Amino acid sequence: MAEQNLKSESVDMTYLVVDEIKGVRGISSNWKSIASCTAALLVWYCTVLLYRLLFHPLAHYPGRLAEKLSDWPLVYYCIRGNRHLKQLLAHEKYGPIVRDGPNSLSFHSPEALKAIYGNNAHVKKGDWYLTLDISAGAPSVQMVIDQHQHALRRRVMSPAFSEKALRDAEPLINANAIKLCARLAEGVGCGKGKWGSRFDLQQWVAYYGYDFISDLAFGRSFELLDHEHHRFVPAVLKSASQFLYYVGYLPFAALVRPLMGTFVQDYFPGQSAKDSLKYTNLANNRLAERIEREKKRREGGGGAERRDVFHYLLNSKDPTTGKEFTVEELQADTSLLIAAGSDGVTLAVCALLFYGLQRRQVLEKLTQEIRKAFPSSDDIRTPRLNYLPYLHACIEESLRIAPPKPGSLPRIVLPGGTEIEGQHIPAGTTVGVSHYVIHRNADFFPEPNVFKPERWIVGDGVDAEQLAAQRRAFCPFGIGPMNCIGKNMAYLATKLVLAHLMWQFDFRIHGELRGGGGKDLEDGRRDEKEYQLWDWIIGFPNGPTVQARSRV
Ligand code: HEM
Repeated sequence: MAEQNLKSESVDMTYLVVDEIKGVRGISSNWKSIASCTAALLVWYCTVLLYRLLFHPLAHYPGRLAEKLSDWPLVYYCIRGNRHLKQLLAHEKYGPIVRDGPNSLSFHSPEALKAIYGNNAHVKKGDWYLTLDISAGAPSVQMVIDQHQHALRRRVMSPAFSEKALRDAEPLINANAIKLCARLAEGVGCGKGKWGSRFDLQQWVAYYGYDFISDLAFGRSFELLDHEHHRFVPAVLKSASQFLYYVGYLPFAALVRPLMGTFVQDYFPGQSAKDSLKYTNLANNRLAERIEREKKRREGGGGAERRDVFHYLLNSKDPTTGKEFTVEELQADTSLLIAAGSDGVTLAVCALLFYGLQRRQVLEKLTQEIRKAFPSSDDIRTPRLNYLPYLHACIEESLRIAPPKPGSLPRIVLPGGTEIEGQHIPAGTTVGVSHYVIHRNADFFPEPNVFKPERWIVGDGVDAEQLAAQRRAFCPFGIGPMNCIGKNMAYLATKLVLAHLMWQFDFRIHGELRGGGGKDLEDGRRDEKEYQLWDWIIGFPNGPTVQARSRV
């Protein structure tokens, strides 16, 4: 019996050992499969890298090794906000044509600008634009990639930016500029003849930027100049911009795109993804309110017709096709207007003050011109405002040195390829000109890092030919059929607010100016006298911090 028990125990043991060996073999064969898959992937990836480096059609163009091999450096720059600096440093090192991605080339000349963005450019917008769909439902005009569809959409939009619309918008924008001055006088204590406390000019001008543009887009401003509780908006838009910038360049962006604007975005890493959704909801709610008000007005229950941008969008109709905006398109376009309109104007004003405060003669000349042109602040209006040459030159110089869209706007070469700067560029290549880089091309802008409004005025060392050459390299609003439709509105809003600020206040640096570079910062950010931008689709600055004194 004992012998039988012993036998059956030893049989069980044998099975156990066999099972264990099988298990181990199973595990080791799993490991083998993983190892062979990894090895195959590695071989594949090395082959891709080798191809990109040695055999790719762009292999002979110079550039940084990491950028030739992979798109990840671009994603990293977009996260850090230093893409414009990296592009500038690359052009300084490698010359006029730089390979800044495995399949991407960067240029910095007016010829390239025209070939890539001009009317007859043989390119289309890059897929990066598809991720800008923050309002989900319909693409905004900026996202429409097909050229014919884009032209159609723009035609329907254009009455909102016509001469007449601009005239109608002026009193609305003006009221916001006046409000900014009143709030500054109260808020930071710069009453008559008295220097107030130091304040962040960028923050206050941004309140104006968001208020005037939301006033035009929704018929009711975000009221940042009035209330504390709406002042989260600029930060939300900044982080949304940061998020949307890099997501569009992810090598797997096509997989992420369908999730944009859905609840899944809430689970994307980081606060910026959530903020992006928060902004979308805010803009959509304001739009719904505006549509409701317009409906009531049409039914006879509302007040007088308000001729803001939204009014024009709502009543626009394409003359040939009869196409009108759908609610979703309105949603997308008003969201775009807020994003496109507010921060650009803020940056133009703040960069001017940052440099002007360091070159007092610039600020004094500008102040004199404005105060002489308008005996009282009630007189500040067009057309007089459009005939102040120094004001215009200062704004041009500000847009040159700190372009609100500093990075490249990506374009993809169409089948058949195209010629850029005498080079045949194959179909499918991403091409672009960074506004920041071309605006610092010393061939067109001597002493490019110096803020010199005089370079925009013929005489004083600049002749008409030089000015014309310079103008060809100047593109803060983009060029061609997909350029900024709000350009004239932007000039108007910038001029109005500058005229009011300079008319009413004296400005000075008191303590640290803020906004410039620092010795401990990265390459390209070391100059303390240079206004720093963080490129997250729009260039975001930090400062300046100033003191003001009202003269009335
Ligand atoms: C200084 C201020 C501004 C600058 C430098 C600027 C610059 C630009 C640039 C470079 C583009 C082309 C973007 C691209 O292709 O990706 C653009 C597009 C656009 N901008 Fe502006 N912008 C400014 C202000 C405004 C304002 C105030 C508005 C509206 C009132 C506006 C509305 C638009 C719209 C709707 C588009 C899209 C146009 C299209 O795709 O056809 N912008 N802007």
